[in-house]
Amino acid sequence: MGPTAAARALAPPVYRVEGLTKTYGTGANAVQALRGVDLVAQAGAMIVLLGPSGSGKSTLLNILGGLDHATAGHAWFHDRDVTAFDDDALTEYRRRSVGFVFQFYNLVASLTARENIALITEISDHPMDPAAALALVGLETRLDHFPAQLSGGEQQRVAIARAIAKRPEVLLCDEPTGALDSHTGTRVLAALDQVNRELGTTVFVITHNAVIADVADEVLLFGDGRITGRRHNARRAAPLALTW
Ligand SMILES: Nc1ncnc2c1ncn2[C@@H]1O[C@H](COP(=O)(O)OP(=O)(O)OP(=O)(O)O)[C@@H](O)[C@H]1O
Repeated sequence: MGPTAAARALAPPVYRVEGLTKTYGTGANAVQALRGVDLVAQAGAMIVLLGPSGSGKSTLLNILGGLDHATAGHAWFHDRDVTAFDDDALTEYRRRSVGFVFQFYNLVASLTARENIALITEISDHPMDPAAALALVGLETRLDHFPAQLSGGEQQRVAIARAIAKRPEVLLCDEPTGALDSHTGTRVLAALDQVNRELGTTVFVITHNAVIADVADEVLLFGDGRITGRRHNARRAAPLALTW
């Protein structure tokens, strides 16, 4: 089981972000994607980012995940400033510490669910068994199915299993439900909820699916490159109960 809410509150933060700014382009073409973001993410928290298109949500996740560089400000992962990492440190950090889930699943069509995950676990230090990772997202009966034999929601759950099988400390999910209807999207969010509760992985998720707000520990509202509101769920809702 993951840490309780009380244990999480005492845990040191996994991220501390101060004055994070991102400007794309220069001069008349400059776009201010982030205008000074501050946040603290407790280890083991489920954090949801909500806000209109273009408000900076993806930019923040990309910088936290070491996929993009900040223009100014800091993002500490424990005591190390990700914004100061060189390319080698970024590669190492992404490989060891961060799992990514995107809108599109990017599974290898010629490999089964289990084999897609084994691709990652073969190059990890302390991986989960691919079958255990798939069981965690409710796909224990789909181990030997190919992506084309799985629904969109099932494929996304394979992508989640792949992302967590290397046991990353954080899981960054950019619109994982974007291509799915709301019922299927809710199942995908239930898989993320399960991962967060069982493994204690710190999860950030961008989604427009309404059920997420109750499942999260914290909801961050974005507007025009800033966090414009925060809601903390002191008593997080019970796990999303589902038959997969
Ligand atoms: N590589 C880039 N070059 C130039 N501008 C960019 C780039 N990436 C993002 N932007 C701009 O930065 C702003 C923030 O974009 P971002 O993708 O972070 O928003 P978002 O809140 O995730 O939006 P969405 O919900 O549509 O994905 C937008 O105005 C976007 O057009």
